[in-house]
Amino acid sequence: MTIQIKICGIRDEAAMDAAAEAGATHIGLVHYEPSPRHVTLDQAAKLRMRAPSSLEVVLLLVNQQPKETATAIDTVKPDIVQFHGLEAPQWLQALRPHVPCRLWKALGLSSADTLERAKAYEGGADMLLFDAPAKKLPGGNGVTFDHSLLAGYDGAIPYGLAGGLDPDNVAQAIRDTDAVLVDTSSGTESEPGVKDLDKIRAFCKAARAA
Ligand SMILES: O=C(O)c1ccccc1N[C@@H]1O[C@H](COP(=O)(O)O)[C@@H](O)[C@H]1O
Repeated sequence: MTIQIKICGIRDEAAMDAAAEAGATHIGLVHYEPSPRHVTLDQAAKLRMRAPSSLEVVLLLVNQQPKETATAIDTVKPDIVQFHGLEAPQWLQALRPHVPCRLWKALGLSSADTLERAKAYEGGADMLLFDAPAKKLPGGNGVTFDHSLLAGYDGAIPYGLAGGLDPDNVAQAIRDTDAVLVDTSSGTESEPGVKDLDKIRAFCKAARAA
């Protein structure tokens, strides 16, 4: 299986193009004001329009109300929305028939309980994204978690892996898990919110070679 690669926290075209050229399959646009990677809906829409056709565009939202979610999707027209807050399974199930994009749900993983809770997203989420538990931000903290917990996942929804992945640890993470996608934000930056194009290239190279 070819691993899918998401570079999250993209804020400009240079980083987006570097990701595409390096073989990333997805870019993430974070619409969440407390994040150093926040982009407005207009900025996100412009990047979306200019995205190379090889990239799927993921819009990241955190605990948005239904009206704001609908406005965000209408404005940006992402391929996928990644919900990275406390969004309930019922919320995704109710939304899914009404939106022209796929839905992902991120879950902070610290115990086997979360793996059971994840199953409730069947019918709502097209993919789960297992991340380290929330800290200051709900995600994007550059923190890894115990990947061996994922051996206990027997749900039907495919999962991606996030949390502290970088060019040095991504290959091992791919080998250790059944993730279909790896996702990085902090691990491809020179400082919070500033992408490092060489790290993007190194991350994609390491993930593709794993
Ligand atoms: O990147 C952010 O700023 C962010 C803010 C709020 C929620 C999620 C966020 N990012 C996502 O978090 C994970 C892990 O990021 P990191 O590699 O550990 O920095 C990833 O899915 C990002 O898409």
